[in-house]
This record gives sequence, structure tokens and C-alpha cells, in this order.
Amino acid sequence: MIIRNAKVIICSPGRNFVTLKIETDQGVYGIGDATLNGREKAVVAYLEDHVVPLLIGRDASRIEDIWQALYRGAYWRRGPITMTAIAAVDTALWDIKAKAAGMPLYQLLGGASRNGVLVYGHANGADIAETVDQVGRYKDMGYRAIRAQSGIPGVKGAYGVGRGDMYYEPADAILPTETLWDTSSYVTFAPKLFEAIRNEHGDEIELLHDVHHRLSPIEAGRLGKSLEPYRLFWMEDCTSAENQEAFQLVRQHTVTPLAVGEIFNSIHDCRELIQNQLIDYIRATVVHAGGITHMRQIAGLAALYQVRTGCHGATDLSPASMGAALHFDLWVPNFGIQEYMRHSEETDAVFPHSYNFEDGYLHPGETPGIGVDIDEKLAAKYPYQPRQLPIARLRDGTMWNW
Ligand SMILES: O=C(O)C(=O)C[C@H](O)[C@H](O)CO
Ligand SMILES: [Mg+2]
Repeated sequence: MIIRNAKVIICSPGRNFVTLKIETDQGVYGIGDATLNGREKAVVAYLEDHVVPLLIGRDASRIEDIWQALYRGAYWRRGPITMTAIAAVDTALWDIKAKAAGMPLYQLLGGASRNGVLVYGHANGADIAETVDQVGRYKDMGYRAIRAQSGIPGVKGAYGVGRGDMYYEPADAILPTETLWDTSSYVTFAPKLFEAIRNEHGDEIELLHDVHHRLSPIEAGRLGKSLEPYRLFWMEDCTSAENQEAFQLVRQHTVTPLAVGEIFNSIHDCRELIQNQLIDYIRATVVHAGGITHMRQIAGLAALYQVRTGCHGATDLSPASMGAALHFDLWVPNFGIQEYMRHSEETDAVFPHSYNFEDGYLHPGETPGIGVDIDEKLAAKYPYQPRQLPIARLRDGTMWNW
């Protein structure tokens, strides 16, 4: 099966998505997500100028060889742009292989290890009362695991609090929106939020929380300790992870489980975290970490150290990403949980898909391939909108981690 054409489709049905479509001489095609929120056009250029010309004429069935050629052949290894581009090719090729075999992708990977994929949704509110209500709403929808984020008194634009009903879209302006960050206000507020949620909703529901890289290691240790009574499923990105050793300090001070990795793009970003058992969940995902091929390596390493997967799944990852992740999740032996932020109706219409939510679990469906398609005519009606992620500053104006 020879690759005859590969094209990059950019659309914005409510938000921007970049999709790679690879077509073969036998009429079978595959798609892969290539969206890198706020930096979309860099991946588009990488794909169109440097990757697509290398694909034409290659045997689409040689997924591993093509992965190695794109990784080693560039000489310049790793990084979000390169690895997102490789991921899009890899996902599209797995889609093709599974379609050609007449199987849903999870069957090709080794078959289902579970009946469904446990997912967590996002409950967020302007204050504690509203966030407690939103957790109730997600429970009513059938979710068994819920991430809770709340506005903090006196802190404008706290992370994770949306304006919409079901989802938040942080990339909201052509130039970055400025938000404020105040660590002292946050670390005293967060335990009160989780105390209120447990008081209202009891012990059974799984609760998650995202710190979004904002604390120092010792502050993160203290926060983890103060959240212990509320038994979080995980505390995510409690400190920035460029220095993997930093997590030793967090680990020494808390037994709150730790999740890291949505911005990782390679096994080398998490090797020490995993080998030293400094985290409990690895959040790398198909679209930003080199596709199914590389995610299998990451998960294999993690399995040796009892680290489980918890793939990123915000709305800036397209349904093509979600579909591929769900096949991976259904198969991967050391699965933990999958993030699931619902897409808008416009996005769902552009990307028809077979995955479905029931009783707190997602299933990728039985459609051959990744089970997600793109309606190109409809996509063309939603042109690209330049958008950037916000930035955060401390009260004195110092630039901080958003
Ligand atoms: O979903 C999460 O946990 C996030 O932290 C979402 C990120 O802010 C988002 O994907 C950035 O593009
Ligand atoms: Mg996160």
C-alpha cells in the first residue's frame, strides 16, 4: 500500500485544529491530529515543508520504519513541533493499517484489556459553591472521576475556570490574555475547596486537581500534604518538570498521588520520573508524544515501575486524538484514567466519530481504524483563527508559569 498523497487540513470549528490526512494507492486513507495549541502553524509548516515530501511513494504499512526515518532522519530530535508532526503521521498510518485489516485499532494493538476506559470530566466554578454544584452536575451525567478547579478570591483569571458551560478554552485571544497568580492565596484556598466537595459529595467519587506547573517543589509538597485528607486520585503538574529530580522533594513530603506529562513529547522527558517512581501517572499523550508507536514505549517503561497512564485529553486535542488515545487506553495494560473534555457540537460535526460515553466510561467503538473521520467540506467552512494561550504574572508583575 503506497502513500500517494498527504495533506494538512486546518480548521476552526469553535477552536483551531490541524489534521493530517494520508491517502494510499488502494483508496484507504488515515487521519492524525497535529494540533499544538497556540503554535499550530509551526507544525503545519513542519509537516508541509519537511515531512509530506518524504512520505510520498513510501509503503504505508512500514509504520516503525517511517517513524524512525522521521525521528532519526531529521537529525534534530524531539521537541513539541517535531514530535507532534511525527505523531500525526504515526496516527494516520495506524488508522490506515487497522482499516486495511478491517479492525478497530485496539484489536491490532493486542485487544481490549478492559471493558471501557475510565474518564474524568472537568467541573469548574467561579467560587467554591459553584464548583461544588458543578461536581454534582458531572456526577449526575454519570462521571465517576471529576477534576475540580475553582476561582480564587482576589486572583483574576485562576487556571481552569471557564466561561462556558461544559468546557473552557484558554487560547482566547490573538495576543495572550494576562492573568494573575498568587501562590499564598491558592495554597490556603485549595484544601477548603476539596473539603467542601467531600462534605457535599462524599468519599466515593474520584477527585482530581491540576496545579498547572505553578508551585515550587517544597510548596507542592506542602499542598499535597494538606490535600491528603480529601484522598485525591491525583494532583497534576504540581511543579514544572524540566528538572525531573525536583519531584524527589515533593515525594518526600506527601502521599497524594502525582501526575505529570501533558507537555512531554518524548520518553526522555519522563525517564527519571518513572525510573525513580517519583510519579504515579504519566500524562503524555498520542498527539504530542510521537503517536501510538512512541506511547507504547513510554507505557512499557512505566509498567516496569507501576506507573499508570493518564493521557491528556483537553479540547485542544482534536477528536482524532481522542479516538486514537481511546484505542491505546483500552489496550494498554497499565492504564490509569483518560481525561475527557467534551468538544463543541461544531467540532463533533467536523470530526464524526464512533467513541461513546456511558456510565463514566468511554469506548472507542468497533469501526475499523481509529474510528474518527474528518468532513473536509464542513471543515473548510471554519477557517483558522489566530489564538494564543494566556500568560500569568505575580502581583508585582513578575512573569510566571501559566
Ligand atoms: O487538560 C489539562 O490538564 C490542561 O492542563 C489543559 C491545558 O491547559 C491545555 O491543553 C493547554 O493547551
Ligand atoms: Mg493539565
